[in-house]
Amino acid sequence: MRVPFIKMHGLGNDFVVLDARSEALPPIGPATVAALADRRTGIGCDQLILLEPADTADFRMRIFNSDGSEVEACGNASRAVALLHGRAAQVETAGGLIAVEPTGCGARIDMGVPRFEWDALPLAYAMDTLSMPVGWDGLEAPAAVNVGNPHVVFFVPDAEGVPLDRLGPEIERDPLFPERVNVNVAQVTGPASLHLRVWERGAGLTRACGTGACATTVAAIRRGLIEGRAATVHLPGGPLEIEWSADNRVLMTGPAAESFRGTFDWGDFA
Ligand SMILES: N[C@H](CCC[C@H](N)C(=O)O)C(=O)O
Repeated sequence: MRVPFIKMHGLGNDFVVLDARSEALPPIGPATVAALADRRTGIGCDQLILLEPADTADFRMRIFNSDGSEVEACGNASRAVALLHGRAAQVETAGGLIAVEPTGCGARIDMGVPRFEWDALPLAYAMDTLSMPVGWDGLEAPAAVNVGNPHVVFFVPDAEGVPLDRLGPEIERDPLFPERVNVNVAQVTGPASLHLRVWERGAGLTRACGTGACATTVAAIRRGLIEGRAATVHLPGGPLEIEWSADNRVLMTGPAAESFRGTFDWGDFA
């Protein structure tokens, strides 16, 4: 069975998008996702995005990390899908309803209300999530924010100096995080600018993480590390504009692009 796909990215965080809104696809399992995502033998991507019809929104977006895990939110993919859809839409995700609006070269996304309660993150036990009494080999006292998906945020003097390829997987899989966690290392670089690197749950180091930029900006504002309620977050793949609005919603604006389209034989990967 030949299946069409669209390869897209947001600041280099890349996606294989399967659009099943008008024609259903066979069920997707973790093995199928991992095979498609494999950059050596598959099409290759950080996340696989599946669009489906929805009852209570314009459509549903399902998000699968390259390790096959299905997760609740993906900021960069939300912008890519907004561009693909071509007009404003309400999108149902496992992390809740988001609002997407294409702009000239990307999109503006309302990611919804951030959560800070330890059991909403979730954490394995009660803890202050503004400055957690934990540490891993020099990374200390992070903040934790759920923006549909779980993030832990470390503020450091030199983000590039952190061995995130070693500490990321260790923290991602720590028993403190029952659903694992996205690991953010951020450096304040100005009154409204942050430099961010992310070890993504289920995907590893990526060029950009939209939800990571959202979580990090909210954590920086909660900590009083930046002025006002908006920041430019500089990721390896480029900048995102994040605002935590006065009515408690996290808004993300940034680029997205289509790379190419193609088809693959479902039987090769199922
Ligand atoms: N790895 C994330 C999903 C993708 C998030 C990232 N690609 C983004 O743009 O938000 C998670 O497991 O929650």
